[in-house]
Amino acid sequence: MGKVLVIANQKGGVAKTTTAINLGACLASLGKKVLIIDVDPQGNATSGLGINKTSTGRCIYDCLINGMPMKNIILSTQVDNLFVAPATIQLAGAEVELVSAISREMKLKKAIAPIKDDYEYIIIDCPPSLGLLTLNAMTAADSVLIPIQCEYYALEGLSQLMNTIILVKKHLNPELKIEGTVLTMFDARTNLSIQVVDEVKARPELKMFSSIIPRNVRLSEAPSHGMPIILYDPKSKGAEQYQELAKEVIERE
Ligand SMILES: Nc1ncnc2c1ncn2[C@@H]1O[C@H](COP(=O)(O)OP(=O)(O)OP(=O)(O)O)[C@@H](O)[C@H]1O
Repeated sequence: MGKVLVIANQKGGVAKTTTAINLGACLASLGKKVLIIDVDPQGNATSGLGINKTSTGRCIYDCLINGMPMKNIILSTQVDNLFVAPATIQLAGAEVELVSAISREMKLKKAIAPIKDDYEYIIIDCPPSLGLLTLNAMTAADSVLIPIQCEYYALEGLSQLMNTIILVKKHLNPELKIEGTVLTMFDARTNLSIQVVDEVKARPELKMFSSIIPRNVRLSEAPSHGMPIILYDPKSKGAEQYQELAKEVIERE
């Protein structure tokens, strides 16, 4: 059975997309068959995997709004075993169009069902909001992986995220679990980073991963080359830690 992981945090710029791309690529490099579903209208997971989001044509919008089978939009990537269901700017309309749809929170779950067992991991990259696209992702998922950036107010908004997870469990997806929390953009030279690690560690319900992603310029350069870090700079600290994270995710099964 494929496992569906949603990368969610309504805070912007905490490394959701960076984590989706690089965790996905590292799982694929460990021999797992992985699909990344881009549910963020910004389409950064799509372009970060080397796909031109202005010319790709079909995208996840067609599955959510027009009922197109997911298999019709899936593309291969430069990494063996790693596939992507792309997003284009067209997806921005879905948030509004879904409002009046029947079973509007269930669209993604229905789209994933026929292909769920074709992959060992399905990773969903969410937009920075708790709107209908994120609700669809949480409804379709087995568990939530939360990236937290090591910065001021890192945990601000977390209670809103946890409340949303509780509501989704109650009304839409009773089996939803917290997969874990990954700390990102860690800078060992600052007390602030160390403080954020301690705060997250002190909350066992967040299930902090022991792999911590360092602030690493190579990670921020890789998407403009359309590559995950294991292709762009496999020896970088960022690549090392995302590989460790992938191993931890597999071990937590
Ligand atoms: N470990 C890191 N070191 C350095 N830069 C990073 C790291 N992780 C992410 N970044 C950079 O930080 C920015 C935000 O990351 P990313 O786009 O992954 O966040 P996001 O949570 O998906 O954003 P959004 O909320 O807009 O969807 C990007 O420019 C990315 O390249």
